[in-house]
Amino acid sequence: MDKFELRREILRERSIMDTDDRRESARRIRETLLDQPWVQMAGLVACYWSTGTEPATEGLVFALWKHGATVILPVLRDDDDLDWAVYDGPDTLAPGRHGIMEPVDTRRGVDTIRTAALVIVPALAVDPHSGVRLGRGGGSYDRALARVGPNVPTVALLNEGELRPGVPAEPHDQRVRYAALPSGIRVIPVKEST
Ligand SMILES: Nc1nc2c(c(=O)[nH]1)N(C=O)[C@@H](CNc1ccc(C(=O)N[C@@H](CCC(=O)O)C(=O)O)cc1)CN2
Ligand SMILES: Nc1ncnc2c1ncn2[C@@H]1O[C@H](COP(=O)(O)OP(=O)(O)OP(=O)(O)O)[C@@H](O)[C@H]1O
Repeated sequence: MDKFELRREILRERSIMDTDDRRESARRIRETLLDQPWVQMAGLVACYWSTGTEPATEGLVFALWKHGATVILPVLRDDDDLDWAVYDGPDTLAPGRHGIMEPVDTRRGVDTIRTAALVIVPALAVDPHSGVRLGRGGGSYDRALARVGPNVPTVALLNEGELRPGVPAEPHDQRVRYAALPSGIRVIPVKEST
């Protein structure tokens, strides 16, 4: 299955998920993450504001912020690269491209993600063996994750069943080190560069 087909399949599966199941899945993903000491200890967290049928991140962003972390959220640039701005509460967001809510705060630049202690990313699927992530197809996170150091935890948020072998990989694809699922955290085995 190529990237295009897999994207379409997962978007379809997400679209037919029952509202209660979707809410429960997002709640368990959030609890899973917030239970991790390395999440609780991160002072600067790069996260994202969920859209459409993605597992909801509003509660996660709010909890991290309440807990005292500085949370930065992506601002999608015209070239599909990601700028970053600080989340400062629910009233400080406004819709950007694709209708995704973005902080109205000053843009801090594409390199701001380099300073994050934890990077939480959206994905449609992740390969459990390689950590290769399937995104929306803009290559935004391929560029953003390339700026993140090898020791910084990178986590994709997935519904059950979206961690699946056979995600097509291209040379530019960046990997994640963890997947957060409703059933718990999965660690992706570390691989030397291929
Ligand atoms: N929540 C979230 N924020 C994100 C991403 C993401 O995947 N999820 N991105 C990851 O790179 C970047 C935005 N890239 C995107 C690229 C395409 C579409 C898109 O095709 N949207 C559909 C329908 C929206 C929906 O899901 O309902 C569209 O516009 O038709 C969305 C985001 C940065 N911010
Ligand atoms: N460093 C880069 N600079 C410019 N374009 C890039 C870069 N990395 C990837 N791309 C381009 O982005 C396009 C989409 O890549 P891909 O399908 O892997 O996106 P994705 O990871 O699924 O999407 P996203 O990260 O936005 O969720 C490709 O055509 C690729 O050429």
